Amino acid sequence: MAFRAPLNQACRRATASSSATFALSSPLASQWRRSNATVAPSKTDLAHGSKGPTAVMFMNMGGPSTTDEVGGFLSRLFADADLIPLGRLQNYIGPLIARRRTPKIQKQYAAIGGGSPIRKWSEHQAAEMCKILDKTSPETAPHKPYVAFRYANPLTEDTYKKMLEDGFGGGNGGRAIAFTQYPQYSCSTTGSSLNELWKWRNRLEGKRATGEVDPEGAITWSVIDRWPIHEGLVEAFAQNIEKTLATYPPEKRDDVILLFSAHSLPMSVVNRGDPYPAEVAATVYAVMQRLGMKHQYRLVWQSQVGPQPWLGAQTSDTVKNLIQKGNTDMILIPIAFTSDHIETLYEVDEEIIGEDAKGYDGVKRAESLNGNLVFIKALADIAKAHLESGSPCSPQMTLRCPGCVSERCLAQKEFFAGQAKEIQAQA
Ligand SMILES: C=CC1=C(C)c2cc3[nH]c(cc4nc(cc5[nH]c(cc1n2)c(C)c5CCC(=O)O)C(CCC(=O)O)=C4C)c(C)c3C=C
Ligand code: FES
Ligand SMILES: [Fe+2]
Repeated sequence: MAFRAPLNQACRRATASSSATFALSSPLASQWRRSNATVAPSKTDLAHGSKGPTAVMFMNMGGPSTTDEVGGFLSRLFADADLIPLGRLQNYIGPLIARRRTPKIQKQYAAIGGGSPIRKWSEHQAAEMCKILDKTSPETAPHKPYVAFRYANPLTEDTYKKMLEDGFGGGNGGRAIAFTQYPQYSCSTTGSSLNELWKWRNRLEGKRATGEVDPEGAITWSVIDRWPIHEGLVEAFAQNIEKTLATYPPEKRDDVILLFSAHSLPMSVVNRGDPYPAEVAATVYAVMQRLGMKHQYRLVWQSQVGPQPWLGAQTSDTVKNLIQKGNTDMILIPIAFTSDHIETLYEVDEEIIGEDAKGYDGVKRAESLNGNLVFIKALADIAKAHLESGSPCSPQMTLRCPGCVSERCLAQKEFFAGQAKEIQAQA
């Protein structure tokens, strides 16, 4: 039940035909061009590739842009059974916990300037990536950027509706990529965003919503589900670390300890077989290799919430422990998120560096990727390779966790893997 070989084979078959090129004569593509002569997003400003336009949806959890949005953000987060399973009482307990936590979390967002910068960075990264992709993949141009957040505006539902308004799907066909902005896959993060996307796809474009158009006129989706060791990602992290290393006096530089810090997972999720810890470790190892393995390093985990056991060692304990032992030069590197957020700006900068390591100037943080051009080029490179692969997702995505009992996961994976047929029909 937990593993579905046919799903995995669907992804493998599609990956195997990765050299297939999209033909001008694709029935869906020509249907798209006919029926969208006036509504396709960037027809007027860009030369149309034979397989364009392509929507690229950046998926992430999002964060409240203002302190007033904290309540809504937390209530959606605690209502998400893929992130925090609370059983049959989810709809009662979730809002209660969210309400109780709101004032504390509002204070944290107030302390970092009044809101999360994740929307600003995601919109910037998506727009800049699409500009690069228009040049490097002209046949799938124009590429139209979208951002879909799981718990904050712009929500997946609203972004999907915007895509329909822009002329993708809704009877017109069209091609879209769901591009996770979590480099490492967790069922609690990317998995949850995909379950949400699949839910809204069914509500807005499923047979029940549209009668006869499913699947012919619906959007053809594919998924970029993980990219933990992409060399551009690794290079961007490595350059930021090197920049911070350069701020230490030369005689101390080689002894600086590198502490890679990632958001932790409850042990119940780790023991279910979630791929995230292994993929985060893969990123860390690749960055260390790029840096020539010249420094001592550890992967540590932060942001535990609630009383149950979480994966350790905890970042704050590790920093305190190292200082106690006399190691006062270290760089904290946020390794599982691509822009600044409350965990970097508040938890690391304010709580760990500002309080736990107060007075120790050798404890520093590497910059987050944010608007880093090496990183944005890497995103474009990942998207181009994905489009060329003709694959609906990575082979890994269709292998469920050994402990997964979620029907949502199963149905979502079947849906996305099943898009292989549509992608190949357009090839
Ligand atoms: C890769 C990143 C993340 C993973 C994995 C992750 C798993 C995870 N998170 C919770 C519970 C909470 N997370 C909260 C905030 C939050 N989580 C991440 C990232 C990951 N979470 C970020 C970047 C943020 C902050 C967003 C921002 O705007 O900056 C919160 C809310 C804050 C709080 O109440 O403390 C909760 C709760 C679980 C249970 C989990 C794995 C199952
Ligand atoms: S929880 Fe991992 S596949 Fe369902
Ligand atoms: Fe989290």
